[in-house]
Amino acid sequence: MMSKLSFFRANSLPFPVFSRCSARLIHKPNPAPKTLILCVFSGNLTSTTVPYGPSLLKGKKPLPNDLRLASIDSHRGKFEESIDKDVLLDEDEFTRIFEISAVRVPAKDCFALENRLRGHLLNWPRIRNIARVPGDEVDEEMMKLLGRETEEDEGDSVVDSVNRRIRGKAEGDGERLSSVLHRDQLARTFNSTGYLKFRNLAKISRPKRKRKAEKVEGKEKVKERGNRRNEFAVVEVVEDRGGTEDFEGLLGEGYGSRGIWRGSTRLLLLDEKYSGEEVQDLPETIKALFAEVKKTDASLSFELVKCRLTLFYDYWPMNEVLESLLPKGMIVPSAFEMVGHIAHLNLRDEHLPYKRLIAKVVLDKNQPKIQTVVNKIDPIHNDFRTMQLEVLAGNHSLVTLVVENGLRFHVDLARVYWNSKLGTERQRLLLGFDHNDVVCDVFAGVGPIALAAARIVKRVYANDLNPHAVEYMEQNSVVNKLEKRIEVFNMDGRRFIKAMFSSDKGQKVTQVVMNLPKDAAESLDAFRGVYNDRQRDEDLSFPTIHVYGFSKAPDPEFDFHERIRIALSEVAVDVKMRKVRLVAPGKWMLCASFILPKSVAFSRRNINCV
Ligand SMILES: C[S@@+](CC[C@H](N)C(=O)[O-])C[C@H]1O[C@@H](n2cnc3c(N)ncnc32)[C@H](O)[C@@H]1O
Repeated sequence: MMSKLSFFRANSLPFPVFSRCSARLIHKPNPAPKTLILCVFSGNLTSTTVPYGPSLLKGKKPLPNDLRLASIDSHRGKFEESIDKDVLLDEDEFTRIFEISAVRVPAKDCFALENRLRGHLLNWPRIRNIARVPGDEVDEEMMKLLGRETEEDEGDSVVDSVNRRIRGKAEGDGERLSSVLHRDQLARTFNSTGYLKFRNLAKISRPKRKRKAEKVEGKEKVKERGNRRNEFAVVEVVEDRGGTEDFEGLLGEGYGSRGIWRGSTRLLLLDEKYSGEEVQDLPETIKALFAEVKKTDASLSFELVKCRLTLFYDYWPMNEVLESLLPKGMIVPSAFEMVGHIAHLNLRDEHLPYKRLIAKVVLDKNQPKIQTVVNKIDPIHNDFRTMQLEVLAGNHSLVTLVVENGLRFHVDLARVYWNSKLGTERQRLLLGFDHNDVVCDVFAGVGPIALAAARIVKRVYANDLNPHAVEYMEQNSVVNKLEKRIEVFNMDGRRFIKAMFSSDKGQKVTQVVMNLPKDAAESLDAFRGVYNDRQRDEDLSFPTIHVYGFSKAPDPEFDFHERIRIALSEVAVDVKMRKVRLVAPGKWMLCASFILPKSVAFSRRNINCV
């Protein structure tokens, strides 16, 4: 389960950093910043080529006192603190506003018109080109309540019915009520259910929710209450031709310029290139639409409107946010490995001053799948092949659950080895096993090969030197209901081989897996003389051995073959060699498979296991 994310190679924004204490503007990364507040300035980007589609480089940043944005409930996170509270990411710095045009159409026609205007509509990732107009919807139930009985009643007759119910009059029935009387009448006409249908009316009738405001470093932090809504974009109409005076605030935008409610409408967002255009400047298809509806009663619901599309931090992809945050010219971290809920970064030295910030963005952009972000501190050196990890963001638990090939593995990355990148190789290996096999996994870890084999073969003997790995392997065998097919051992690999083949168990073993690429080839000497105590004419097993290894040699296959021959003290070994993957530049992981030669098993050049 590996996620590889590819990004643009270098970012294009400068990186001003404010030290919290001094509030000085520094253009180079502070070597040991205690606290960083990171800001992105899109203003100084004039020389950059502006791409088509949404971009942080393109949209306008909202003004600091933009009241309109303040009223958008769902985006109030000003500063979110990372794990050690020493890096602050200002999400508002990533809010961008785009001016676009839209065709307002009756809700019932929007899908047909979406098809018709295809090619002229906004085509931005994750942005629907049909937007709802807040507050102008009346659902089916309400329609019934308002007396809509049949399909024929649709359209203007419904509008008339609503108007009659609201004010006792509809178009052409006589004078209209003043806005104050109208509102008063509304309040009396609708019961509490009715208020729900007219959200704006319900809003003014309800006391405002209080928001807790906190001061953080001179800026006001607005604490979010309850669950943050999962919105990353908001569309608002900024110019509604004809003006709707005070009715609009009361009844929502659906309450049209002629003072009558024009029914549910939707906005069909037009391609960014039509922003600010008049109807006569639009393509023929759109002009034809306006010309057609002009002659009909539905013309009231059709209009060209200017809209403001606001995209928030949550909208922008991880690479774009990181490109904006990291200094100009710095390579953006291009991949991470996922192990259960943990994202495992491999940061370069140049990234280290920004490690928490990078981790915070990785976490934000991959939640809820990712709950913890870690970085490998040192290359793997120890015997148990465990990694030195530093938790950079999210929760500190390194115990996670990985699902591989339908099996569930509990692993503690701090104590045991796990590598999701080997999943495909494990699959390939298992393809060579069948129900007659008995498998011996010498370096089994938490059991990804051993347990997967246990589903296929007769019996599995699995061993690891790491007591934690053995504990997890036992637990995993129970979790996967395979405990009856597997026997677990905790000893040194060489000893295990000797012990197995000197016992009756070893006589049935048909496959041996040795996946410890650093040392496995050298451990093959354990097979020398394993049958010295046996008679040559006995019914003995000569299993197929699959041994893994690394090689940096110019001819890696030859090099690995040589190491195997030396360990076995046998020249004539018929080995099938495979390159598994390139683990580092010039360093291959290989798998060699061969049948244990009789000459090796009966060799007099035995070794003494400690
Ligand atoms: C590369 S991991 C492979 C684990 C497992 N096969 C997998 O694919 O996840 C190697 C394992 O060998 C174990 N190991 C290291 N030295 C060992 C030894 N001398 N005897 C037995 N196991 C050993 C480590 O604890 C580790 O779990």
